[in-house]
Amino acid sequence: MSQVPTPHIGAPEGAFAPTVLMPGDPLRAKFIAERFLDEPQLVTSVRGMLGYTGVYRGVPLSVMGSGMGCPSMGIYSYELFHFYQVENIIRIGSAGAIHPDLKLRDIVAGLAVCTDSHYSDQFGLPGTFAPAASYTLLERAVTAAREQNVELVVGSLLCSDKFYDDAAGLETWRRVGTLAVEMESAALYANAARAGKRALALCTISDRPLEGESLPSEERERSFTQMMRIALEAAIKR
Ligand SMILES: O=P(O)(O)O[C@H]1O[C@H](CO)[C@@H](O)[C@H]1O
Ligand SMILES: O=c1cc[nH]c(=O)[nH]1
Repeated sequence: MSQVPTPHIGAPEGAFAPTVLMPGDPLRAKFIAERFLDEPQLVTSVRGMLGYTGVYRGVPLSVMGSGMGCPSMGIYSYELFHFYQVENIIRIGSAGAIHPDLKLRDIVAGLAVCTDSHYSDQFGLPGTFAPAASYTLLERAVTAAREQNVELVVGSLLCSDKFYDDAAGLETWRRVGTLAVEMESAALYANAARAGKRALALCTISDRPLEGESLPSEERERSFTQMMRIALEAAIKR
């Protein structure tokens, strides 16, 4: 059992709210904290992985970067769930579209996750672990999106260990209806399941790798803001 502060999160006991929003990018965490939270306090910056706690519509809420990939998400979400009493983590990431109907800036929710990651091998299960979202958080996000008149596409994500991939096989994943590729949801869902906690991955489509399209950086903020608002409202629903 690790003590707080943990090796990777330099924050004291009680530094995090029960719900944490987690973008991959720590600077996106800073943006959300400064733009949406009242009285945001920087609670950790170990390795530059910024984490903040503040208040959203009267409810304590935290936001912290996860870094890129399952190993990084695995470390931070484990420490948050097990040592900082965090109950809910909502990832707010970017993703590459696999499904042909998805457009740049669309927002997807990962009901289930297909993966090439071996993160959940550690459980030693006599079969295949199926990473899945918390239905409670998913329902709250779907409701929040509906209230905001924003379409939220719900389905399966591909969580890959590779951004640059010699044999990505995205066309093959397209055949089985996979929505989009990102890199952290499998570890997040596995850690939540093992800890008996809740997790959800929301992603904004930033690329269409099969079509060679990519969202210009100056346009990313607006569509990411839409996803942030869905996550923020979902986080405070009861
Ligand atoms: O925008 P974030 O949340 O980092 O998510 C996606 O972007 C990174 C790759 O560019 C990976 O972390 C991937 O999952
Ligand atoms: O993992 C990712 C994230 C964004 N865009 C991609 O193509 N892949």
